[in-house]
Amino acid sequence: MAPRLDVSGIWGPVTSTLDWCEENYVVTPYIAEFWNTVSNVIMIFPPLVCAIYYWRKGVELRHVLTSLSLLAVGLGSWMFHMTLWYEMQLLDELPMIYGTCVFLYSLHHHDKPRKSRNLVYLVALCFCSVAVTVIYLMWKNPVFHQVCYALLVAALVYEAIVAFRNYPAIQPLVLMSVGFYAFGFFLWNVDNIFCSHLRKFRNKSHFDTGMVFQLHAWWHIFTGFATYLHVLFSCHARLLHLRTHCSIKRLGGFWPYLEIGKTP
Ligand SMILES: CCCCCCCC/C=C\CCCCCCCC(=O)N[C@@H](CO)[C@H](O)/C=C/CCCCCCCCCCCCC
Ligand SMILES: [Ca+2]
Ligand SMILES: [Zn+2]
Repeated sequence: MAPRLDVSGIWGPVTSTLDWCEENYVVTPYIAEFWNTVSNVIMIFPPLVCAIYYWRKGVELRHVLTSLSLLAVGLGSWMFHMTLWYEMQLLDELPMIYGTCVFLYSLHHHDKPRKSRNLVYLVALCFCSVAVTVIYLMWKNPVFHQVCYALLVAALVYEAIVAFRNYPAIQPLVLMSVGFYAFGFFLWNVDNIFCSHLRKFRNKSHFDTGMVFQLHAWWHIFTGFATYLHVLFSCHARLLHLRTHCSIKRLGGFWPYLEIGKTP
């Protein structure tokens, strides 16, 4: 089989500061990184359905916003991998920072009285979001974004541990979420470090390996699912605190969701 190298497509030259290991425009001229693009569905449909469900059930706005934050990352990431434009890269990476701030605020508040606000925490998170945005717009170094994001995720894992100590019922989802996230991060590193080997292997293969060895796409799947679980357990902890009847159910015995009773 002829080596499948990057080719050009309808979105023109790559202007992003990152170009992932997946070969560009080899599946279709309309999508730069095909598998990295379509794998974003996990960050689009489940949070969309979840946001509508939370809204209809009348849960606090911040939980609807956690769902919508994941949806925003999914849409931005779709646009970025489809075009490999710098502007779309920002649409992918900046919502990761904002979304994690929304998650932090929401989880930090799981045991606070209804309608209470922590203005200091809110201002600190807004300041953090604005500071990262301004610095990243001036200093276009992706490692800066990655370090800031990793620090926010570490803070979120800490908040999750505090929450499951208060409400042990959410422990299984917290552990699953952290486990899936860590495995996704492992694949993200393998994809970056061993890219040339993965490309050689995919090109030498006698059959079309499809998405199987597109590890950035698998990073989307694992972290997208881990973040969806986060959206569930964050709301679950809050509803347990508010003594609203709710429990984790599995659609078709597989897909987890939070079944919410009547809000008191
Ligand atoms: C309890 C754990 C739950 C964690 C939830 C984290 C909240 C995340 C907020 C938004 C969802 C993001 C989902 C991932 C989207 C990925 C999109 C993407 O691929 N973006 C790239 C561009 O395509 C971007 O450049 C990628 C940056 C990746 C940076 C990785 C940095 C390190 C992350 C550190 C993870 C620590 C692992 C610790 C284990 C829990
Ligand atoms: Ca690529
Ligand atoms: Zn990506």
